[in-house]
Amino acid sequence: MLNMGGPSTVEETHDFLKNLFSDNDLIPLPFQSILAPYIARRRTPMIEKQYAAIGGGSPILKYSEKQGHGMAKLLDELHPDTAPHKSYVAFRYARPLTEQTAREMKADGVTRAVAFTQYPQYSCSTTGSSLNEIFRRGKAGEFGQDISWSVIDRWGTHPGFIEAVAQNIESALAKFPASTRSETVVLFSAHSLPLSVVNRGDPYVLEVSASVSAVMQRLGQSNPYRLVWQSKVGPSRWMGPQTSESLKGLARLGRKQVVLVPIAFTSDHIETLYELDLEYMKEARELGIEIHRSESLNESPVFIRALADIAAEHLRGLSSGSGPTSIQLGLRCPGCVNTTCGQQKSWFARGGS
Ligand SMILES: C=CC1=C(C)c2cc3[nH]c(cc4nc(cc5[nH]c(cc1n2)c(C)c5CCC(=O)O)C(CCC(=O)O)=C4C)c(C)c3C=C
Ligand code: FES
Ligand SMILES: [Fe+2]
Repeated sequence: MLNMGGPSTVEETHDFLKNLFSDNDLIPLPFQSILAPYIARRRTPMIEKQYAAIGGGSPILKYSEKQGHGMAKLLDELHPDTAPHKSYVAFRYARPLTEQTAREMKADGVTRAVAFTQYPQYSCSTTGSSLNEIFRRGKAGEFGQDISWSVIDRWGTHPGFIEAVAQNIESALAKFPASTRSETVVLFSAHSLPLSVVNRGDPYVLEVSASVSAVMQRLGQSNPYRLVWQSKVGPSRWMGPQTSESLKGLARLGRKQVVLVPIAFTSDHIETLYELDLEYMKEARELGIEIHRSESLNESPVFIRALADIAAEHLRGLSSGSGPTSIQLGLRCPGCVNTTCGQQKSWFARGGS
């Protein structure tokens, strides 16, 4: 179960940020080994406050473990040929880091592994970075010598995922009076990307858009909707419109009812619990908007079943002759100059050898 992770306690915030700013696949910085600790140290107090405000840490590890255990149990029934299944969490920037998970998998004598991204939509800055990390450590033998790999790299339009999101939107819409419910704007909000990444040909914007279209189709086009982008960091230009500006714009246009939907992350994190709930929703209410957020997928049984279905479909595909990765994973971004991406894709296409 690959994801970025988050600090489980406020004290872990600094190390999380240091790991994040040190990731050349996410943020290529000049003199990264010097700049990353510097930026992390400067940013720590502000981000620590945000984690303190949401209950003293990120819940992502707790949810990832629950999702993983639930999925593995269902998978034993859905795909008994490869049972028993066991889930491991590998985070990119927080405990348990990929290196720790590698040690555990090696000690357990794992010989067959599926790298299952927990980002529904593919970006080279998220899933791509996690796969590059597994590739580097896998090539060095950290997972053991006899392990073979396959990859689930994206599932942003899987019907089970779409159903789980749609059900949570329906619950949020139900909080509005029936007489005006259909006028409520469904505002999908995803973490933004720097325009330099979008313009390199990163598939994320396309894939998040596809998720939004699929959810609205499942809802029978019941409401007007937009996709907007949140959480830009630093001075460069990022994909817009920004979520906070969009709420102000909707208020200006006289839209009084909004459901906010986190679409690119499956569990709660500071971006939902702090930025959306404590900042934007408060601002929106001050502008006279009635606003509710659809819940993150967290422990949704519909979602956990979807994860198991996605994994079972992947394993069935392999037994009927599909390769270890999707065809789409093989294509590098037209503007990619990161040689690790190419090596990683070839390595996984050979089953991790
Ligand atoms: C699918 C979602 C995400 C994409 C795409 C993404 C790209 C991206 N992020 C940064 C920089 C930062 N992100 C930070 C935190 C953070 N990012 C995501 C998700 C995506 N990022 C989440 C869910 C979180 C928060 C984790 C939590 O527990 O809440 C941060 C750290 C926080 C801060 O300092 O403000 C940075 C920095 C870049 C540069 C980028 C694309 C290139
Ligand atoms: S940046 Fe997308 S494949 Fe390298
Ligand atoms: Fe981010």
